[in-house]
Amino acid sequence: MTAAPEAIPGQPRRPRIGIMGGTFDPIHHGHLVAASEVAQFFDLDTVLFVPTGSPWQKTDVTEAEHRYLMTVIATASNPRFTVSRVDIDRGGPTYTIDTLRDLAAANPDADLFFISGADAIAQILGWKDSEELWSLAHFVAVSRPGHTLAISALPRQDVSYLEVPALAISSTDCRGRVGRGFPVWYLVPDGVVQYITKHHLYRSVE
Ligand SMILES: Nc1ncnc2c1ncn2[C@@H]1O[C@H](COP(=O)(O)OP(=O)(O)OP(=O)(O)O)[C@@H](O)[C@H]1O
Ligand SMILES: O=C(O)c1ccc[n+]([C@@H]2O[C@H](COP(=O)([O-])O)[C@@H](O)[C@H]2O)c1
Repeated sequence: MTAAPEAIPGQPRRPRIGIMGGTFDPIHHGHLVAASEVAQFFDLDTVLFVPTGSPWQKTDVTEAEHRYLMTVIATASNPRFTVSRVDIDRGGPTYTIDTLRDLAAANPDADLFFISGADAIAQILGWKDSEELWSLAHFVAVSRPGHTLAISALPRQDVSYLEVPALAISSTDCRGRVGRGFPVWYLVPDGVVQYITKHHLYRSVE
C-alpha cells in the first residue's frame, strides 16, 4: 500500500476531495462502500460521485439523467457525499483527464483523490492522456471480488491500494436481474430500486 500525500508540517491542511467516477448504470452498494472506505482511510472531507456523460468504452448505456438521478438518490443521506454533473454537462465522450482538469480548476486549493476499482485501474494506461493523470490526482485502487489488481506498471508513488469489504455486485448483474424479473433489493439502495421500477429501467435486458 503506497502512502497518500501527507500535509506539510506548519502549513494549513488542504481540503481533500475524493472523486468516484463511474457509469452508475445503476449505482450499487459496491460503489458506496468503496467511496465510504476511501473517505475514512484517507480522511477525505467530501466524495464527489461523477456519473459519466458518454463512456466511450461502453455501449447501450442508460440515459445520463436517469443515472445522475439514481446517483443523487443513493448518496443523499450521506453528508460527505455529493454528485457532480461535470462529465454530463461537458458533452462528448467522457475522459477522466477532462474530469480532473475541470475539478482541479474548480478546487485549486484541494488535493484530489480519484477512486477506482481494481478492474478499472488496471485499464488506466489505455485512458486518454494517461501520462498526465498522475499530476492531477492521487489514485486509490480498491479491491473488487473477481479482479486481481495489477498495478506493477503504474507509478507507485501516485497509486494507493485499499482492501475494502468484498461486495460481489456489478451494475451488469443488477441490470440482468431486473431484466429476468429477479429482485435487486439490498444490492442497490431502496430508493434506487423504486426509481428503477417507476421508470421501467432495464426491463428489456436479458
Ligand atoms: N463491487 C465493487 N467493488 C469495488 N469497486 C467497484 C465495485 N463495483 C464497481 N466498482 C468500481 O466503481 C467504479 C465505477 O464502476 P461502474 O459504474 O462501471 O460499475 P460496474 O459495476 O463495474 O458496471 P458494469 O457492470 O456496467 O461495468 C469503477 O472504478 C469500478 O471498478
Ligand atoms: O479517460 C478515459 O479514457 C477513461 C476510459 C474508461 C473509463 N474512464 C473512467 O473510469 C471511471 C469508471 O468508468 P466505467 O466505464 O468503468 O464506469 C469513470 O470515471 C470513467 O470516466 C476513463
